[in-house]
Formats: sequence, C-alpha cells, structure tokens
Amino acid sequence: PSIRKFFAGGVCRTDVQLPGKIVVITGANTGIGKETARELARRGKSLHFHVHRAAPPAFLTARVYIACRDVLKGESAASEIRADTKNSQVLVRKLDLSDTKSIRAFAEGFLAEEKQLHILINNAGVMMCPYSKTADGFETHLGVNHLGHFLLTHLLLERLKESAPARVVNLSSVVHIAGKIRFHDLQGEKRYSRGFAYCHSKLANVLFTRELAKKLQGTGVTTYSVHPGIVRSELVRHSFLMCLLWRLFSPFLKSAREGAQTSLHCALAEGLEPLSGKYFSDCKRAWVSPRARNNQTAERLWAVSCELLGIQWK
Ligand SMILES: NC(=O)C1=CN([C@@H]2O[C@H](COP(=O)(O)OP(=O)(O)OC[C@H]3O[C@@H](n4cnc5c(N)ncnc54)[C@H](OP(=O)(O)O)[C@@H]3O)[C@@H](O)[C@H]2O)C=CC1
Ligand SMILES: CC1=C(/C=C/C(C)=C/C=C/C(C)=C/C=O)C(C)(C)CCC1
Repeated sequence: PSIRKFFAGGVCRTDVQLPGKIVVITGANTGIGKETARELARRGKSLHFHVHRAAPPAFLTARVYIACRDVLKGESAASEIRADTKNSQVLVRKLDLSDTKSIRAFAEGFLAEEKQLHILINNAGVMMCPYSKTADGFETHLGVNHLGHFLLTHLLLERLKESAPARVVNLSSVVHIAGKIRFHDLQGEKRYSRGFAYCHSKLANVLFTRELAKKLQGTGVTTYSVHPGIVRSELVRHSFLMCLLWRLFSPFLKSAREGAQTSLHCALAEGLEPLSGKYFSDCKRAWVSPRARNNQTAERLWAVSCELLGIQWK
C-alpha cells in the first residue's frame, strides 16, 4: 500500500463546497476529466444528502457541464456521475475543439443558458495523432489542445469576470519540457513528429496560462496550468507502443481519479490567488522549463493565436 500511495501522488485535501456554482469541463466523458467532473458534482453543501442519501436540492450543488465531442459518450458518463453523486445537474453539451464553429456554437448556447461561470477546466486533449488538420486548417495537437481552448476561454471570459472569484484550469503536461513554439512552422508542414507535436501544444498551454494570468490581474479571475501525473487513460490510444507501455506499467501509473487531484486542487483550494499563472503538479507548485518562462514567447504566441483565430483579445 505504501508503494501504491507513492505512485498515487498528491491528494486534493480541501473540503471547499460548490453550492450554486457553475462549472464547465471539456473532454469530461472519460479519463481525468470525467473523474474531475465527478468530484466537482459531489461538492454540494448538503447534510440532507449525506444523512438521507437523497438527491440534494439544486441550489445546494454545483451545476457541471460536460463539454464533449461525442454527446452519446458524454450522456453515458453523465448518467453514471448523476447516479453516483445524486446530483441531477450534470449536463452534457456538444463541443468539438477541432472546429471553431462548434466552439462558437457551444459558447453561444452556454451564454444564453447560464448567467454565471465560476470554474472552467480546459481538460480535453489528444496525443500522438498521425498528421492531420482541424476543420480550420490547424495542425491537430495545436488546434485542439491549444487554439481550441484559447478560443473557448476568450468566448467565456466575460461570464467568468462577471462571476468572480472564478478560475480557469488548463491541463498541460510535464512533457512541455520537450516542447518548443516553432513560429516558422506552427502547423508542422515542414517537419512533423507526432510525439513532439503533443509536447509543443502542452508548452503552449503553460505559456497561455502565464499570459492569461497577466491580463486577468485585478479581475478576480485566476488561472493555473496542471501536470496531472502519468495517468492510465485513453490518451495513448493513437500509439501502439504507448498502449503497450501503459499496460506493462499499469500498476505504477495513476488512476484517472488520482490524476484528477491537481485539477481539483487548482479549481478549489483556498488562497491560490497569488499563484495565478503558475504550473502545478501533485497539488503543489512545480518547476517549469526555461522555454515555459519566456515572456516574449508567451506574448508572441498570444498574438499569433489571435491572428490565426481571427479574434481581438488585448
Ligand atoms: N494521461 C496522462 O498520462 C496525461 C494526461 N495529460 C493531459 O490531461 C488531459 C486529459 O487527458 P486524459 O484524461 O489522460 O485523456 P483521455 O484520452 O482519456 O481523455 C481526453 C478527452 O478529451 C476529449 N477530446 C479529444 N479531442 C477532442 C475534441 N476535438 N473536442 C472535444 N473533446 C476532445 C476526448 O473525447 P473522446 O472520448 O470523444 O475522444 C476525451 O474526453 C489532456 O489534456 C492531456 O494532455 C497530461 C499529462 C499526462
Ligand atoms: C519509460 C517508462 C515509462 C514511460 C513514460 C512515458 C512514455 C511517459 C509519457 C508521458 C506522457 C505521455 C505524458 C502526457 O502528457 C513508464 C510507462 C512510466 C514506466 C517506466 C518506464
């Protein structure tokens, strides 16, 4: 058990509850996102719930939006979470991050539906895909992992500000260390490696978080990037070798629930505001590579991302 505990890593120990709070989490139909959604849906200020094992009244729990590309998969995860947590307010909405039309449609629907947004978790991600492009012509890792979430955050930001204190959590990875922002070939048309393409996009997540924190100073909205640990999930689905490694070393990898702890910590823990823009692993602040600390790269990536998406975001 002590070896297992070692590999499980940090645990989110805060008991902050979320009565009446609104949460959006991308890619929450499986893996780390689903376990994050489950725990957030459980956080309601309801003695009634614990004592009577009954469904708590809506205003006592969080409303959790599972934003995913496959609504059927989303519904199956949502009904499991609803049954498990007795929170009926776990809702599924369509969001395909590889298509800016879908991102805009999701944001439009959400903004019409909800007057508040307290927690946005940019969790969805793809890894090691063979070369491909999104509907808008972006290389898939950059398009889904970085640009998709960049646009989504932009579209939801006013609602977050109006609901402050609010938080944005961006799932990155320790492999950002191997990443580089190749401005001369952002779409990987000259040279492409599916492993490095993922690393580049995860570096972009850290740089985005850093720059976003600067722009949000004084608004009451804070943001954090996260390495969840090496987690047993479907992320490795595009690589035979990684699937094999994941199976072989399965006992030493984190479960999705263990992998959700740092996202939960950054979404919930009290007193994190002074650390806005920082990178976390195992529920504490962690080291980032020199490239992830470069303000010039962060600013340039921000400007280029706005240009690619055709948005103005000062
Ligand atoms: N697992 C690990 O070891 C690590 C994971 N991470 C990061 O954690 C995050 C969660 O990964 P994890 O749970 O492991 O992976 P999973 O593959 O289990 O889950 C990824 C989720 O993202 C969704 N997704 C993929 N593409 C899109 C898209 N175009 N639009 C909307 N949703 C999409 C998937 O949907 P669908 O089911 O439909 O494919 C799925 O719900 C990722 O950002 C990943 O980079 C970081 C470090 C390590
Ligand atoms: C060498 C090796 C491993 C491979 C590690 C790898 C390949 C990590 C990849 C991390 C990823 C994909 C992070 C996602 O963001 C294991 C399986 C831990 C077991 C011990 C030996």
